[in-house]
Amino acid sequence: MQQPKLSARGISLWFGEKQVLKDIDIGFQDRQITALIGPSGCGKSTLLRCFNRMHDRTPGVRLSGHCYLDQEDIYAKSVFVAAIRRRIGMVFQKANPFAKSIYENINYGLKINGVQENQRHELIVQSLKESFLWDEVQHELHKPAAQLSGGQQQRLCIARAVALRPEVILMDEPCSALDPLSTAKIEELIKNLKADYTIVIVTHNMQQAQRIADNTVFMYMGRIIEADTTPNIFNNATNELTSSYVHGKFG
Ligand SMILES: Nc1ncnc2c1ncn2[C@@H]1O[C@H](COP(=O)(O)OP(=O)(O)OP(=O)(O)O)[C@@H](O)[C@H]1O
Repeated sequence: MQQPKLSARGISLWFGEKQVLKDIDIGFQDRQITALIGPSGCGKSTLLRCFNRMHDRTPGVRLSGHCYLDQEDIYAKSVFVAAIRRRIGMVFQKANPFAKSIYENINYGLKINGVQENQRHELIVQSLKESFLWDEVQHELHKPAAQLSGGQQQRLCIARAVALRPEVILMDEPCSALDPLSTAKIEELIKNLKADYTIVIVTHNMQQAQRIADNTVFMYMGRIIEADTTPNIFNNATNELTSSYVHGKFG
């Protein structure tokens, strides 16, 4: 098998005294979509956040083990957090556009990441197209992003991540606040993005995992119980807990 694009090796994490991740070993393949599933509180978001160092500033956090992007240790002393976040983008549960125009929402990230002014316009247009938003907003790019619908705001946040040309996109329940139609659009978009990016998505929606993910990882109480192709996890799980969870016997 190919070397994973992104991996965790022996990751354990504590919030104060409480251990939330327990010796996590997992690899995510390049240009594939992997869903992280498991009951509430099992550590999915915490794991996702390890990959772009979102816990760095949280008081009382202790982390052991390693995370790698290709062969590079994400937590090495020589690594700049901003550089890692440029290569590993993140989209959150609730769309969080800046209080700026649609255009500026994307322009701002490009600017602070040092992208030259003459390259920015092209990247903004392209990322809006890649995020299936261009057709809806091309004539109102200077409208406040807050005036977009929830689904459009989430696509804008994806455009903002994509504009920086990351290698990996982490998504933490990106559709949980959206209606079925907006969810369908985002799912279509995620499947499309797979051609260029490695995607890891936390979801509570079992149908969604089956619709979009190549691979699925089942977590329970801070551990990975099973990781396999999505059809195997849903139809042929080797672990009893996985099978019970995906068939809705507990949640
Ligand atoms: N900043 C924090 N400080 C202390 N405990 C935390 C913090 N963030 C998360 N936790 C705890 O870590 C555990 C794992 O939380 P996490 O959000 O990773 O779970 P999850 O599987 O993503 O849950 P959900 O599906 O409900 O979002 C929970 O018990 C949670 O209360």
